Amino acid sequence: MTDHALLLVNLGSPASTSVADVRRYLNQFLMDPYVIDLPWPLRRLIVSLILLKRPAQSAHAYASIWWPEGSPLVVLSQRLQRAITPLWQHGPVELAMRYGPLSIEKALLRLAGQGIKQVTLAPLYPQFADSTTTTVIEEAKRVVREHKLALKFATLTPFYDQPEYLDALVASAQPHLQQGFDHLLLSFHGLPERHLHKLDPSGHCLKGADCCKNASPQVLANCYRAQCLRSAELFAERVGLKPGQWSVSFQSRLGRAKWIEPYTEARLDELAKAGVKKLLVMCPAFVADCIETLEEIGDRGREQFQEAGGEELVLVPCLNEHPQWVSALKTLCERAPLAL
Ligand SMILES: C=CC1=C(C)c2cc3[nH]c(cc4nc(cc5[nH]c(cc1n2)c(C)c5CCC(=O)O)C(CCC(=O)O)=C4C)c(C)c3C=C
Ligand SMILES: [Fe+2]
Ligand SMILES: [Fe+2]
Repeated sequence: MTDHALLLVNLGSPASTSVADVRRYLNQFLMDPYVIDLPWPLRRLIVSLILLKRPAQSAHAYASIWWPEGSPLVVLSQRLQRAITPLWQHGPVELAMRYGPLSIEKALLRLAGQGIKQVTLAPLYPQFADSTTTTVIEEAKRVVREHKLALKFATLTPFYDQPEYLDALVASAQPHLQQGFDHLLLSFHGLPERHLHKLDPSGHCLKGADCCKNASPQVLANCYRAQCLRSAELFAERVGLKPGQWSVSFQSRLGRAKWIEPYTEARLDELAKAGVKKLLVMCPAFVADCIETLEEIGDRGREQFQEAGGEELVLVPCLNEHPQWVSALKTLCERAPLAL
């Protein structure tokens, strides 16, 4: 059978590092109601305020990590697509981005035009959040509805606790773990606390220091923070780390709302002040290196850690195109349930 395509979807980047392209990208991204989940007039106002200064700052940050071939996130995702293509024997493998060029719409129309009957949609996010997984699924639904596409779908579910993902993470981190370190910080992308409360009708989330550790299966299914902690614990268990050798934090806070804690910025200071000299940082919410890992942690985070008294910050690369990740992703996608 060769009429069953795989569609990999990641977040996306601006078309270039120009301030105008970064503004266009940020506007599309932040106006997504799953990202800034406020009523349209308030969202429009807040995004317009963010767009006064942020495009120039972000353009500068993007320029510092941009590769000759383009955005690291996009280039690494294209390499992943190339590596998985020979393993996916059911049909073509396409790549789309939720924001910026390479839209989900163009990819699905291309596949439908080639006579594809079934698509496995793979949002490339290990942990579930409305601002990542849900928005990809909703965008695919919109395209199918508006273009009346006759496609059957399977959808990759969040794989934060799947052995294939965790084993690939261990294999990719092992060379760095073997070099020795004082502490391992697992820094996940943050989320406004509001996003967790919205998906938690039981009122369990953020009610105490251990709420995510004691989450019931129903809460865990929707709680991004609990899924991050679970990924981190399972990873630490696999590599035999003892409590105190590792911790979790959340990065990339934007705006004034309260985001989930502890914040990575605060942890970098605390760890340096506690005498950690060599710090390893992994970012397991991202499967490909991007501005959030390369610039926020690899440049600004390193500088901050050293200014606070630390000596060395080693940024462990994301899974990128690691062969074990490529084959893990193929297995996870083949197991994806029929659903959109
Ligand atoms: C309200 C704002 C944001 C939410 C919520 C959010 C959630 C979220 N994002 C990722 C993954 C990525 N985010 C990236 C960049 C990025 N994220 C935000 C804001 C929110 N993210 C902004 C404004 C930006 C752009 C960069 C900047 O100006 O700081 C990226 C990298 C993109 C790249 O081109 O390299 C990724 C990947 C997750 C996983 C997540 C929720 C859990
Ligand atoms: Fe983000
Ligand atoms: Fe929780």
